Amino acid sequence: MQSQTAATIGTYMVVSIDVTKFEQLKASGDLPSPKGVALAIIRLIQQEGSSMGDLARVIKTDPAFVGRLIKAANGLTGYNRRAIASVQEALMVLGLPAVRTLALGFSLLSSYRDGNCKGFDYGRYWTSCLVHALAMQAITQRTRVAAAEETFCLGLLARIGELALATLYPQDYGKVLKQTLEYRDLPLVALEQRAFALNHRELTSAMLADWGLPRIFHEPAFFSEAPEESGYADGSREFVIAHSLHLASFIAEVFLAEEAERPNLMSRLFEIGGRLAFDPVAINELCDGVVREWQAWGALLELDTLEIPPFSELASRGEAIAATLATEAKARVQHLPGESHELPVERAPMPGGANPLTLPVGMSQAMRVLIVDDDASMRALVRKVLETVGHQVLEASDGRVGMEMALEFQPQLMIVDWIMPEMSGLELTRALRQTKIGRSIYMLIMTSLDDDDRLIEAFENGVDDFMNKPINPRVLAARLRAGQRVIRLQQELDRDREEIRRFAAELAVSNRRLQEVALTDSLTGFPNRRYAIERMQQEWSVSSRTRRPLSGMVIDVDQFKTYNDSHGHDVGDAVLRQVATSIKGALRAQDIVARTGGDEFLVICPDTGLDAALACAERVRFAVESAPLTVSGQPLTMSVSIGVATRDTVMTDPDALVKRADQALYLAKNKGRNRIMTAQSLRPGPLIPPR
Ligand SMILES: Nc1nc2c(ncn2[C@@H]2O[C@H](COP(=O)(O)OP(=O)(O)OP(=O)(O)O)[C@@H](O)[C@H]2O)c(=O)[nH]1
Repeated sequence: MQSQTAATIGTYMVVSIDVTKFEQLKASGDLPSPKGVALAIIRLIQQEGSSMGDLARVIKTDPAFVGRLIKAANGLTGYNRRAIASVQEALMVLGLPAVRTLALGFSLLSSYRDGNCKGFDYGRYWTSCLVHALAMQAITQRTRVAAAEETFCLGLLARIGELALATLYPQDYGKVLKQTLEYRDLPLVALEQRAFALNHRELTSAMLADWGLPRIFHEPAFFSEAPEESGYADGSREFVIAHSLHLASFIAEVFLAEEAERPNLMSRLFEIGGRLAFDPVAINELCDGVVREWQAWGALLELDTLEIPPFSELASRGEAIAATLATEAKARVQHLPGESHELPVERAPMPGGANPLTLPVGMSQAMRVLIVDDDASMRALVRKVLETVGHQVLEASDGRVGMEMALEFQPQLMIVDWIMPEMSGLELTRALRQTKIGRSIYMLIMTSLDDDDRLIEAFENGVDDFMNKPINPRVLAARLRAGQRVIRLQQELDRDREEIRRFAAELAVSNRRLQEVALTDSLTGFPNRRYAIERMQQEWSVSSRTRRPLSGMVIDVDQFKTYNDSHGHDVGDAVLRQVATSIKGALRAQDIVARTGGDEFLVICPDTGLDAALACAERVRFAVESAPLTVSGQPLTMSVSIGVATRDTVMTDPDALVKRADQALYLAKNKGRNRIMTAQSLRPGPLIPPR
């Protein structure tokens, strides 16, 4: 990165880190960096000519990463697709850049779960990064500004500069964090800059660049805390990414806030979401989804998470608090003779920076109405009529202020004078109709023009109704009622739409559950025969593509009928569960096991030749034999016979492989049970046809 002025924060000038400074930090070897398997994965991806197979093999040496990778891939495929269960498939879905950054992120999480910086809450930091990652994924799944799998990684690492400072200067960074409590008006970056002549924003950006994240990610990451300082063109990719990072970071803040504080943060959340054209309903839905993902991922990564109520509930609570505060403020103002009613009532500050008027009014009769007129006496007249019927009123004295207030406070209805200096009522309407917020506002224009052509022009520009000046209060009240009816219908429509969306989401979840049930054996919790057939077909295709070996084993419990006959069906079931546990414990992470019949199991061993499969089968046989079941205080021993087969040149489909294993099982039973057999020889050379 070049040394250059990037932004001003408060009174502090922030510059992006210069190359030499960063190289020196890197050379110290103290910057957080990936280790072990993650490092091998990153190097392999950078290396020319390395294959997916090589990569999958390295990844499989780290079972924890395998699980996380598969979870990440499943998070992207949506409900309607078959679940991804293998490393190979996960690699295909995620793509190499995402896999590399995921390896990086998870490796840092494992290595820097704890540290020496007192005052830096490592657990909170990582769980917050996780929310950040999941929120980024959810946001970009909607904005489509970049691949969601890559922005997940970006979110996970978007605050890496803070961890870096805590790692580089554990003692002094602890002191800086303490100072943030004393100097509340100074941002953390400013305090960091004073202490270390560098700050977490520049460090984050430099580290992401150094790790090879594209410019489109590491540059906006610098502005994630203050996207408005970036100067990015509205709607550009950089703009959307910087604002998405900001939104994701605020979502993390809401998640980790005190329970009582969360409702107060909702209006700010909606405001930040609004900059990316998300309406409150969409934000609530997005956050609810992130909560679910956060809890699932938290369990996988062993990070603490919290229970958070539905976001629509938090919004309603925030709305109620806001309404109370507004009423109190209004009551206070009414006791101050001669004071204007405008500011304290409409802009009463709320805890957490929330503003009552940015909250959705919902289905109440009262509307939020914005009057835009340069004539103060006209505004006062209209305000009086509106307040008499209980509406909340906002005022703006010209079109530009009207535009800003409309976007900030989102009124349901606007009463706008047609002729105003600078920006006419019609121009204001036209500009508002270009925005998502402005599209749904009911626009009533006041005019003294009595010309049909002009009125037609007004309707064509997006006006909903008009009213002639001078204003007759009774006519105004009647027109308000008409507007209210339309607004209510619109709200009902939105609610129905939201209900349908929620219903579809629930349906997708229950479909997924049903699918899971259909593919799972309830006694052992193993996948069932149907799953095994599908999975064998998939692994067969992978093996055909990669030319890697594929083996299978059929396992059958010996004399199983006698357990049922001598001890009853319940003991028979317990025997099956015990055998299943022993099998699972003896298999390797990549092996796939299914219950395919009463006392029969199938194991698929991807990327495994006959000798390795036989060794694995022997481990299974031994494990079952060594783990008896205790029935009425007596040990009940069990054994299994196992037929093993590997894919060879003669086999044309996966059925042939299973048949071969079945033949071997038959031999094992005939030879006296409790043994492993193969019907193939251990000959060397390729077991599948050459290309
Ligand atoms: N308890 C219990 N029994 C089952 C279940 N499913 C199938 N069975 C019984 O499992 C027995 C399977 O026996 P077989 O495979 O025919 O023979 P075996 O007794 O295992 O003898 P070998 O396979 O020749 O060693 C049958 O008696 C089935 O009724 C189940 O879910 N629970």
